[in-house]
Amino acid sequence: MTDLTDSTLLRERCFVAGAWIDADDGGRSPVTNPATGATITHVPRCGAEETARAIAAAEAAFPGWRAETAGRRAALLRRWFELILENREDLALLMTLEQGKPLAEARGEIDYAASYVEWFAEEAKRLYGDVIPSPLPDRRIVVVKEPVGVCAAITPWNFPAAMITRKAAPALAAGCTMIVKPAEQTPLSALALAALAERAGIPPGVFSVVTGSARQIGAVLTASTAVRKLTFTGSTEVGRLLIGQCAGTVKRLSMELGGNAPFIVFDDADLDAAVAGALASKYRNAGQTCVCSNRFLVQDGIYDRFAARLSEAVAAMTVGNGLEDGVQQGPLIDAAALAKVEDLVADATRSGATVAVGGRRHALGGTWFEPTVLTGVTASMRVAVEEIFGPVAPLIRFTDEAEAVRLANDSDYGLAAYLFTRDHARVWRVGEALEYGMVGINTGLISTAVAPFGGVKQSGFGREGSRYGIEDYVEIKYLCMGGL
Ligand SMILES: NC(=O)C1=CN([C@@H]2O[C@H](COP(=O)(O)OP(=O)(O)OC[C@H]3O[C@@H](n4cnc5c(N)ncnc54)[C@H](OP(=O)(O)O)[C@@H]3O)[C@@H](O)[C@H]2O)C=CC1
Ligand SMILES: O=C(O)CCCC(=O)O
Repeated sequence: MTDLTDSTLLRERCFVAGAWIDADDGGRSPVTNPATGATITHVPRCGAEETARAIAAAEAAFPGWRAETAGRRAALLRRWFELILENREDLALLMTLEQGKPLAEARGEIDYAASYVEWFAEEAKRLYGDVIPSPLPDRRIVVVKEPVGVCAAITPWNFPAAMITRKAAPALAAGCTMIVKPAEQTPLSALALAALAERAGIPPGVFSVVTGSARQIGAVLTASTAVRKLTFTGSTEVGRLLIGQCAGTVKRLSMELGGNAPFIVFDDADLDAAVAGALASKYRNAGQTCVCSNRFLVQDGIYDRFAARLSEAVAAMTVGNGLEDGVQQGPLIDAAALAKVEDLVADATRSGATVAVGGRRHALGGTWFEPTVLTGVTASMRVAVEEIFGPVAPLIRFTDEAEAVRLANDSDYGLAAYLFTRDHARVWRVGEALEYGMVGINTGLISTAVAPFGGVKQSGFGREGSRYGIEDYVEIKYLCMGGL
């Protein structure tokens, strides 16, 4: 880890109540580099007691933080944003080491993570209320927005920095305090962000990071009456469990869960743009993104040309350790992820799909899987139904627009969808018919801090980013002013 310019960004303790702590019982968990299998370091394996203290600190810090002016909160967030960018290289290096994504993508994620902090530092100053025309002459009806209170965030390993800032920045901007439990695989990015939040002057208890047992920490966060909101990004399975656990205390919830994004290519699409969009959407982060295209619906007339061009581009991708120059795809996060991807490809080929390119574990060994294109896939194969979370593009053939829309909507998920066509009327028809929270039209990249990110159906609820994102962290209070 000597490669870090600022070695103090490698934190091996949790950040609770403004202090860097070990687990009460001294327990520690290893953090592993998925590219080498080597242990990078260890972090505390905290449980119920440490989590309870983080909640108490967040509760104690809340009155002071909400009482700060929006301008003051904005200034502190702005400083956090600047520090994230000033330490971009170190943060990206830590991310590649613990997560495996190529360094260029890790740098991109740090910029993306910082952009949420910048955006919500600005939005902090625009949390307007409302005055509603009164039906009675002696009354005034006023609406104010107040912070929800203490918030908890449980975040995944695929975007170890951005999934934290897009929750923490709107929460802090609105005047809430927050406790984050990062994924077991990627605590170092979270702890480095906490170190920079401390450096920015964000007061003790306002932002804490607790690493350790998901089950124990989650149980305390969800059962606590002091925690007023839980925001989660991760699998639908765990999301469902957490929704159930929060029922007892009737918490506010934001759930950003799994996806099964259709990528629809119509006969009249610009083939170059569709292939470029497919590469960007499918192979980003080795396919480990909830908005990655999961199934390609390709119309008869363009199917063979699209398959050939995509396969050619995919065959040319450079796979390797994300720290090496020019690498476009790193390893999968762990052995379980590799086994799942391998199983889905095997199931598809057994059911009649053909491997156009890739299809196997990579010769590098470890948890690398070859960038893959499958042709002859049908909508009922598991690879088209389940979230792949790997670098596999299954190509399904369709005949007309109605069939494309039917296939696209035939899913329990509803996060992102993509469509490629030159027909403007079809853009509107299909864009409106898709039961998804986000639709990319002639583009494979939709993520930006200024747009609302989120899904429908079993992909969850709530929106992150944009001017809507801060609304998830405020309560609306109605003041009825009588006696005038
Ligand atoms: N929507 C998305 O962005 C993501 C989707 N996924 C999907 O989920 C699949 C499995 O990935 P996985 O990492 O297991 O995702 P999980 O949903 O299990 O993990 C996401 C977060 O939830 C935490 N968590 C897990 N179980 C509990 C629990 N009982 N109580 C509280 N917190 C809990 C994890 O902690 P810990 O790491 O300590 O277990 C992690 O911080 C992927 O293959 C993919 O299909 C995964 C990640 C992100
Ligand atoms: O997989 C996720 O949940 C992270 C989405 C990354 C993005 O914002 O594009």
